[in-house]
Amino acid sequence: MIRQPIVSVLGHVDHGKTTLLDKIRGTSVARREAGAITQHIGATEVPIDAIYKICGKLINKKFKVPGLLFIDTPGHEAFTTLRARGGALADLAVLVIDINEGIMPQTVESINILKRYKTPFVIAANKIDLIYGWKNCKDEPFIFAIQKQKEEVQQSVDEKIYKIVEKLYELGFSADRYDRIADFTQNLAIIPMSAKLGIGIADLLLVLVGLAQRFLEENLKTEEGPGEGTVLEVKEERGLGKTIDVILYSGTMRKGDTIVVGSHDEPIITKIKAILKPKPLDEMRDPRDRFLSVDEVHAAAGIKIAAPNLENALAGSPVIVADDNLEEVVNRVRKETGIHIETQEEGVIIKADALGSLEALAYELKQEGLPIKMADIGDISKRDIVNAQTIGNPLYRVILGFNVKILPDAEKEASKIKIFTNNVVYKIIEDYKEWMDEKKRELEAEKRMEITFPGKFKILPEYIFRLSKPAIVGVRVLGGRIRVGQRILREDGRVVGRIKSIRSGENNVLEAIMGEEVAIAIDGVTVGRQVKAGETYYVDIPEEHARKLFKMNLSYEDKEVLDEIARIKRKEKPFWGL
Ligand SMILES: Nc1nc2c(ncn2[C@@H]2O[C@H](COP(=O)(O)OP(=O)(O)OP(=O)(O)O)[C@@H](O)[C@H]2O)c(=O)[nH]1
Repeated sequence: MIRQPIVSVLGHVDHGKTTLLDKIRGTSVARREAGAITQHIGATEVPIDAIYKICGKLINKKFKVPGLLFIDTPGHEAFTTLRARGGALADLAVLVIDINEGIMPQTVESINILKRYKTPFVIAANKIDLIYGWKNCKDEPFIFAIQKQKEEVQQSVDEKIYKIVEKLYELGFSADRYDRIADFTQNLAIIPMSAKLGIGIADLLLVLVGLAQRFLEENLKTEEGPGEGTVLEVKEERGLGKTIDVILYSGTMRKGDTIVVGSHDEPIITKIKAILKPKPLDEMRDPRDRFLSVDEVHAAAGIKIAAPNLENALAGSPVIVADDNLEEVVNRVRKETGIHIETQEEGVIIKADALGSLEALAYELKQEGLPIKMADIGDISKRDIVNAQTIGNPLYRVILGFNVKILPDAEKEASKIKIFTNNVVYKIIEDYKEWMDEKKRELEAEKRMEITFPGKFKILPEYIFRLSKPAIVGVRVLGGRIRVGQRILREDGRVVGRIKSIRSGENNVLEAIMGEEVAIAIDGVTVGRQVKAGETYYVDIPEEHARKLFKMNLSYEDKEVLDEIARIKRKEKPFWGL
């Protein structure tokens, strides 16, 4: 026996994942005739008879694959969360690309994930109906609809496809329009479609069953035996308590079976109280009465399991039936729920909602060469923030959260460090990198503050406020900057006085930069003796600082002032600063 392949839908935001799934679901959910589409928990099954019906003339042979099971939750976050035996739960994936927009950042991210999990996939080049001049052709297969289009429209479709083909080539794939592919092992199939109008749905289903039949037959052989599944979601249900929505991908699960479920802590060992499926729409008299209880279920299926002690069950973790091998199963679940992410002494803290998403984030960070200090599942807590505060390198003093919230008690502490959360990995990394650049600039600036920077100023004769103790004079900064605490260098090389304070308008400030006119108080000088009105002075730079400044990337003006200071200094010490 072969089971239905499990199919996931991924793609960039707004490219049409939900619309595609809705279309597939909507095609005949309401009709309960033979071969109609059936609703599972968290999944939609398109039985092979329904596919024959939808494809009509498009199919001229029989398949062994009994149908396709589409996971209802689209997006690559869901894909990475849904794992089986450490790999991807989905046997196949549909990558949706808006044909008019082409490959976007999340498309690339999805491709990387699919590559990493070695999941075969096809491309749904969606929204062809938006191509200028496209004639409706609702619910028709693409290959028939395209023949009804004008020559220019056909050309337009191909041009857009070739843009995608070129990009995919850069990403390491050879791709083509599906009806021009002879060898599906060598080429990635592109199915042009309109999820909205139902165009190309038939072609997509056909390519998917074809691929499954040809390349996955071995993987799809159902092992008769204890059921194995993946937790999609942990949900509270009225009258049932905490339940788990599960995709069963192997074997059989029965009411009364002992199951082992992954959790944050030790695996949960419990007994199945009820296996629930959605009630067909026309049998649902009371909307609260949504489920149908069954005694057993075979892979592949989407089911809800009610059992005691599921409070700590973890989305994305395994659910395995155990009989006399309980210990072995517990060990396996523990191992598959464990976090295996490489961490370093110095790095960032990452959090995610599930193991798969945590690994996806870790993977992308590794690609970027960014180290991880700690990786964990769950919302961002106060403890995470305390941990982040101990990170030495200020550039890594951050928490990156994928699909998680900041817990209320952490919210109060959140301002102490930087937190980036998003449900798109590339956004988290992009935002973090942007912040990092800014932070680097800030740190550079701070570092500059510690070094005495070149500065040049002139005492304005019309603003002599006090002659001494301290002398208070108005100055114009002619170049670089002057700072409180700096000593004053005269053109003859003598160092006199010390800037005690700087006043700009009504405010005391720490420094003044080129172009500013400020009043400064100078200790240890008397105007008319050590310093004179109308004369130009410099900041005295310690030689050690000058050496560093010569190596820094200074602005042209700063460099010029530094050179002037060096010239003064070198009259006495020819190699000053070198
Ligand atoms: N014209 C046209 N619009 C489409 C098609 N498919 C989807 N759309 C529209 O595109 C928008 C986004 O579609 P969704 O299905 O929500 O996209 P999604 O990829 O699921 O988006 P997220 O869930 O936000 O990631 C909606 O306004 C859809 O109506 C299509 O084939 N043709």
